[in-house]
Amino acid sequence: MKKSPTFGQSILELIDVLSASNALEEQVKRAGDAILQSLQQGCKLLTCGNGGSAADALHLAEELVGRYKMERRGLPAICFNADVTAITCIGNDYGYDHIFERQVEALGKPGDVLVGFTTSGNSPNIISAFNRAKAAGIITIFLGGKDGGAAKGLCDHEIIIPSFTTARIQEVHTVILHQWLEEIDITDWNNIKI
Ligand SMILES: O=C(CO)[C@@H](O)[C@H](O)[C@H](O)[C@H](O)COP(=O)(O)O
Ligand SMILES: [Zn+2]
Repeated sequence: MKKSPTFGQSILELIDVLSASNALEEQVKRAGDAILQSLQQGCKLLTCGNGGSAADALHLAEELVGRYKMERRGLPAICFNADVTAITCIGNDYGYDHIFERQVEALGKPGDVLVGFTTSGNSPNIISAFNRAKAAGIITIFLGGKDGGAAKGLCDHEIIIPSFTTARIQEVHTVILHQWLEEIDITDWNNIKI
């Protein structure tokens, strides 16, 4: 009979993945700086993901438009998996692989940043969004895991969590997006004209 991991085993696995992810500090910082710089220039953040990663993509965008910890102005971010009407139209008329790419085309501007969350690196709708963004002068950040999949080497920034467990990868992605918010929060947005 198959046995699921205990809570304690999952916690220990997460601790191991978190410790190994410490080696990604430089990549995390560089990607966070790219987001901060883009926002300071009056550009916006775009995010997308599937399944649990759709929730992560929503989480990151929400904390810019809404808030993280500190009082500051709302910042521009759009999560492409939030708009059910766009997703169902594009999915129905062009196919699921295009649901994010089309929104990049419609809403993205040069200088914006696209963060694509895909634990496998193999979701075709994220790959096509990255390709469209690159062609449009949008900075691309790949938040991935496992062996990086098809997205490996495609983006301006890539952060590949050293784990083959989807859930653990997603959990570390949450730590990273909160880390990015730390820098964004302490920026003095009142003196930046956006
Ligand atoms: O949340 C989970 C697993 O933790 C699932 O919903 C998972 O996100 C889905 O299977 C996704 O379709 C996986 O896509 P991806 O991370 O490989 O791009
Ligand atoms: Zn999940």
